[in-house]
Amino acid sequence: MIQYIETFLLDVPTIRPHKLSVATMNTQTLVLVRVRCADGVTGWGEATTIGGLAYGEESPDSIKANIDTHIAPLLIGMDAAQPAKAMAKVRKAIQGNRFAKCALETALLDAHARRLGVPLSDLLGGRVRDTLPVAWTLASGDTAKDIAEAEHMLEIRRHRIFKLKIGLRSVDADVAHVLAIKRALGDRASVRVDVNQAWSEAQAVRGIAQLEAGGVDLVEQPVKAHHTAMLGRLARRFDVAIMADEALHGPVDALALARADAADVYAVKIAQSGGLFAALEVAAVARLAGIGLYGGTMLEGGIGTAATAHVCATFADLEWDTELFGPLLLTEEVLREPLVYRDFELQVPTGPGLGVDIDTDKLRSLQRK
Ligand SMILES: O=C(O)C[C@H]1C=CC(=O)O1
Ligand SMILES: [Mn+2]
Repeated sequence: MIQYIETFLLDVPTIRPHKLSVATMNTQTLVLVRVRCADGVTGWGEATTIGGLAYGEESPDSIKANIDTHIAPLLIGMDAAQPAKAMAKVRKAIQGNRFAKCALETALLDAHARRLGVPLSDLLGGRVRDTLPVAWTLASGDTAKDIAEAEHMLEIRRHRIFKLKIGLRSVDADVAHVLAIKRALGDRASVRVDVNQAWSEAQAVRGIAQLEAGGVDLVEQPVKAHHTAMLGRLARRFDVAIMADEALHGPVDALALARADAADVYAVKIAQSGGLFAALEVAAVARLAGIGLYGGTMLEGGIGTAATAHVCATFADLEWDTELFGPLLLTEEVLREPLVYRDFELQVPTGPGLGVDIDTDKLRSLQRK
């Protein structure tokens, strides 16, 4: 039986300012959920988002309040061994709130997989891979610093895929920044950009043409999330892969974007999708429509990152790899044993449930008072 549900906000400084077109992050607020069951089993989930309300319509504070006040009470007393039934009740009673739903579903699945003594990926059909290539985001805002950071990542064999955050400066300044980095790294790395919706169509046409000619491999969400037809025009106009990120809020969007032939690649994010099974549905639509897959992040800590890793481990084709580096952007580790990044890949945890444990002393020390 589901006995207690607790939520925690943890303010964790980042290792350096992380500059996106919508926000500069100096701190990340982790939103964690703990579900305790009457049989003594505990499960964890995460509902971390980016930039307060700058990136999405759920803030850390609203997620916490909505779980505490409206969603947790629906679940108390339900059978903890039936996560799908519990989540069906939540989905019937609660509109929206994808991040909160994802965190609760993750915690219920973590607990149930622990109860069964299997990795969470087994509850999703089982894994086809045990490691995932991981991109790093260069977002210091400074070209020389970004090149030095990329060289360091190549040297220590942690990342050889780099995503650059652009859209804050003029198109020409951004393109010059990206192409200087691409020239410095050459064929040793894949260089991709994320515009986070900042460009108009005219700016996108001008920017993408130059990025494509300069050897950039992928352009993520160049225009506003709701401009589906515009995204499709760009995807058809250019050879370089165009990825949908903010345009994708779950399976219904995945289907609409596929019908509109609007993107070459989908960033699959568990929280943006509204849960782990919803993320699998996004991936299923992509597979059926011939759209490539990429494992995305909301810069979660170890819980959300591990959960996404379990999902991505079930994908037979993961053509565009992942960006599951969230914990590495933070100055403090909240897991007892950190996730293992080795030879450019994340090792998908193999223990029961998510295969990671929260360090409760760390949790208390970082918890917002
Ligand atoms: O993809 C996003 O828009 C959000 C996030 C993912 C990596 C990163 O640096 O920011
Ligand atoms: Mn993005």
